[in-house]
Amino acid sequence: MAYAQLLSCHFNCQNSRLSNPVQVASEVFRQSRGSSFLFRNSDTTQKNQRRIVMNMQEERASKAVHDSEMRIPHVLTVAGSDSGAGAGIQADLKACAARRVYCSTVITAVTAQNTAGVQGVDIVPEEFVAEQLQSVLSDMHVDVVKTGMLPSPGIVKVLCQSLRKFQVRALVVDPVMVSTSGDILASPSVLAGFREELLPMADILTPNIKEASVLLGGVPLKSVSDMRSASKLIRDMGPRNVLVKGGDLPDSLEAIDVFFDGEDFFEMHSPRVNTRNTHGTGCTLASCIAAELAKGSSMLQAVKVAKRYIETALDYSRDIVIGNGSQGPFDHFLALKNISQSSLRQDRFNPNDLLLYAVTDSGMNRKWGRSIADAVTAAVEGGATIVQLREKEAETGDFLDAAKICLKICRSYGVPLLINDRIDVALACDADGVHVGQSDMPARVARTLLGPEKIIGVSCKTPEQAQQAWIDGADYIGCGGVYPTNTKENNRTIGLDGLKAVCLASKLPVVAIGGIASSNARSVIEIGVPNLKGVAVVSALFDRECVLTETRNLHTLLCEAAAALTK
Ligand SMILES: Nc1ncnc2c1ncn2[C@@H]1O[C@H](COP(=O)(O)OP(=O)(O)O)[C@@H](O)[C@H]1O
Ligand SMILES: Cc1ncc(COP(=O)(O)O)c(N)n1
Repeated sequence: MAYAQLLSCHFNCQNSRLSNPVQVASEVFRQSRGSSFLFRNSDTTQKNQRRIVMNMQEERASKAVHDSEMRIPHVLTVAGSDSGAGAGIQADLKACAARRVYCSTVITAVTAQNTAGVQGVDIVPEEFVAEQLQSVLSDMHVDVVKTGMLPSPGIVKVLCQSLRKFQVRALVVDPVMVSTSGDILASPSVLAGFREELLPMADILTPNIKEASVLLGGVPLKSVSDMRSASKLIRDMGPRNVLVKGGDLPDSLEAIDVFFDGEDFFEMHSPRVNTRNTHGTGCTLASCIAAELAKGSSMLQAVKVAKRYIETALDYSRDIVIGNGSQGPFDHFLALKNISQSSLRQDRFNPNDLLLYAVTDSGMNRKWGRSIADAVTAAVEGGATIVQLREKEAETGDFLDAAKICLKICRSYGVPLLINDRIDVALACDADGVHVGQSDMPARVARTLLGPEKIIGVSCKTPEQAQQAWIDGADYIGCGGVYPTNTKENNRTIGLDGLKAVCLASKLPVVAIGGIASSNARSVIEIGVPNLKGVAVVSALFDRECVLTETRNLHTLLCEAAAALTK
C-alpha cells in the first residue's frame, strides 16, 4: 500500500478520542495533590510561580550533580506509548533497564496497539510535549536523548528547541515512521522538520530499510550494497553516524545492519532468528545504543553491543507466545521463560519445608554405586522436604547437568531444590535457591544476584552470625555442626547448647546440621525452640545402602517428635 494511502487509513490523530489528555492529567494531579498544585492553563500569576519553581528545580539539579558522588547514566526517551508494550516508550524503558541505565520518558503519542497492529493513535499536544521536556531536562541530568515516534512537525520543532536549550552528550534518532505491521506512525510532513532541524543535531540516525527509502524520496533498498549507498546519502543530511537496519531485508539468512561514520563502513552481521517476536527491535536497538553511549562507550562499540543484545534477546524469546497477531514482543530481560517454569511451585518458601532436609554428597553416592538422580529420587520419595545439592568436587558442566535433572525430580514432588555455594549453577538451572557458608558468597550479594524470590540459607555457628544473616536477607539458618561428623573436616561442633543459643537469637527459622541421624534426631527436636524447624542430614541418608528406607524412617521419627512437642 502506498504511504499516503496508509496514512489516511490509520492516522486518526485529528479524530482524537482523548479529547484533551492534558486536562484529564491536570485534574488527576489537582485532586491527588490539592488544588494549589501548579499546572496547565493557569493565569499569569500561576505561570510566574511555575517559572520560579522551574528555576528552583534547575538550581537544585545542578547542585545535585555537583554534590553527587555516584552519577547514574541517564537516557531520556522521547517517543510514543505502545499499549502492547513491545515497542515505543515501553521497549525503551525495558531496554535501558536491561542495560542498567536510568530512563526517563517524554510521551509524544498514545497508541492503541497489539500484536496484530496499530488500532489508533492519539497525539499529545506539542505544548505538553514541550512541558514534559522542560520538566525532565531542567531537573534531571540527562546524558543522552533518544527519539522514537515524533508524530507531528510541531513536536519535532519543540524537541529541537529543547535540545538547543539543554545540552546533552548525544542524540540518537530512530526515525520511526511505519510500524512493522505497516501502520503509519508519523505524518509525512515531519520529514521537512527532520531534514532541516533534527538530523543535523543527531549523533546517530537508525532508519530501517523502509524509513531509509522514505528519507531518500522513495528509492527502494534491496541489497546490502543499496544499504551502503543509502547510509552515505543519508549521512549527507546531517547526522554524524548512520545505521541502516536490515531486519526487513528480503531473502537474507542473516540480519545485516550497515553502519557508516563518514569514513568507514561496518557491516554488522548476526544470524537471522526465525521468530515472529520482532516487534520493537528497532526501538530497543536505538535505546540500547543510547544506553551504552550514556555509560561512556564510543559510537561503534555502542552499536556493536546493541546489535549483540538484540540477537541474544531474540534468540532467547524466539518461541514465547504473547498475543495472537503476527508481530509478537520479545523478552528484554531473558527471564519470562524461567518465571513460567518456577511458578509451578506456588509458595516461595515455607519454613516447615526444613523438617527433613537432605544434603547430597557425591563421594557417598559413588561409594554406593548410585547416580545423584537416583539418590535424590529416593530421598524425595522417602519424604525429604527440601533437597540441597552439595557437589564440592564436580566439574561445573556436570554439576549443572545434575542440577537440571534433580530440579525436574524435585519439582515433580513439589520439593524445593537448593544449590550449595554455586550461585552461577543456581541461576543457570533456575533452582529454588542456594545455601551459602560463612566463607562463600556473602548472603547479601547472593540476594542481589538471585533476586527477591529465591530461597537463601546461611550456615551459622553463633548468634552474631545469625543476626547478620537476617540483615543480609537470608530465609533460614543452617546451624551446626551440632555433633561431630566426617562430612566436614575441622568443623567445630557447637552441641545442643550452641544450637539453642543461635535459635533464640535468630529471627529466622533454623535447621540443625552436623552428625544428625535417627539415633539423635529426637533429642535435637526436643530442645523445643519454636524456630527450630528440622534437621539436615547427609550420611544418615546417603551413606547407607537404601536411601529410601532411611529417609522414610527418619521422616516418621521427625513427624512423631514434632507432634509430641505440640501436645
Ligand atoms: N529476525 C531477526 N533476527 C535477528 N536480528 C533481527 C531480526 N529482525 C531484526 N533484527 C535486528 O533487529 C534490529 C532492528 O532492525 P529492524 O527490524 O530492521 O528495525 P525496525 O524494528 O525499526 O523495523 C537490527 O539490528 C536487525 O538486524
Ligand atoms: C509507539 C511506537 N513506537 C515505535 C514503533 C515501531 O516499532 P516496530 O517497528 O517494531 O513496529 C511502534 N510500533 N509503536
